[in-house]
Amino acid sequence: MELVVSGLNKSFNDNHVLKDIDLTIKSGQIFGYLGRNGAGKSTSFRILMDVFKADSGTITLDGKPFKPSDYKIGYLPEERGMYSKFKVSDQLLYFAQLKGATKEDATKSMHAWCKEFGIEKYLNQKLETLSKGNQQKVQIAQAFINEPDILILDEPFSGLDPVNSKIFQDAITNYKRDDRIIIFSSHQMSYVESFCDDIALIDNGRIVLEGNLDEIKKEMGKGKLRLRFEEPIDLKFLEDYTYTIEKDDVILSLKADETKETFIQTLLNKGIKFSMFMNYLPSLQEIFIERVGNQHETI
Ligand SMILES: Nc1ncnc2c1ncn2[C@@H]1O[C@H](COP(=O)(O)OP(=O)(O)OP(=O)(O)O)[C@@H](O)[C@H]1O
Repeated sequence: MELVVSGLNKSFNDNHVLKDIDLTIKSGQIFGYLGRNGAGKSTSFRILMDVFKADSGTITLDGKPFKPSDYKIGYLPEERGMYSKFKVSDQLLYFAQLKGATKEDATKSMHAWCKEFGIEKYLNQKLETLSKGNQQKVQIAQAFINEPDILILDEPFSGLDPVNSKIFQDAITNYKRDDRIIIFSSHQMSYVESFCDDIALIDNGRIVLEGNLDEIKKEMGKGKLRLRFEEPIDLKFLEDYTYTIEKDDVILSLKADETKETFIQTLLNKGIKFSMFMNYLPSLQEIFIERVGNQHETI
């Protein structure tokens, strides 16, 4: 499957929130939709889910206009949307049946996902009596229930501790299949980095970067090396280079006419001893900061 968003625009009064958004989201992959607070991620999802109408643009699935009601969709909205006063099992069964499951299938699926997320023991409790993290896991189970073909998760990691985040990352990874589309938004780069295939970075309503994460990293690391010297060393010999220091490593940009082999040869000729050198690959956090702003506001 291929979900294609073209030229999407959305304004709230004079606030132009989405500006000519183009995205291609393929099945069989995990697609990370990343951006700072207020960048436009949830608004994009709400348009996908038909909660809001776009002012212009199209959304197609395999070339045909996309109508969410035609597909089995699991959606974890940012505002969550389950009822705190109702019993967990009643709500999960209700959501599963809304997505077209029979009561029997809904019950099976509910038990399977609640077991996966370790929340089976809360099925008979009201949602409001659970801890915040467990409430979050119930909300996540709601999205997975009835095994949707398209899974859309808005900030799924918020409120989860590292152990539960890992359980959930594994669940997303295991859910990946050629006939399923998985999209999630986040501004928590460390969670995204480990299991995302394609990403899009939205900044102030515009897509500023899109593609395969590994390829983006290779491209952005081109012409850069990570070096570690055997012992503390005066870096004066690098004065003609642009470099930064990261803990014990030097991240250095090669000159235009230089290859890593010629650079290393130059070091060897000078008798400089180093314990490690490798092609530099930026972290997603670094890519994010370079493209859309400063660290403090993204974590
Ligand atoms: N219903 C609405 N009415 C008016 N403005 C809205 C509405 N929903 C969103 N906005 C505005 O749209 C912009 C984008 O918001 P959105 O929630 O899409 O961002 P986001 O990337 O999901 O942010 P966050 O990471 O903080 O959840 C913001 O300026 C927000 O105030």
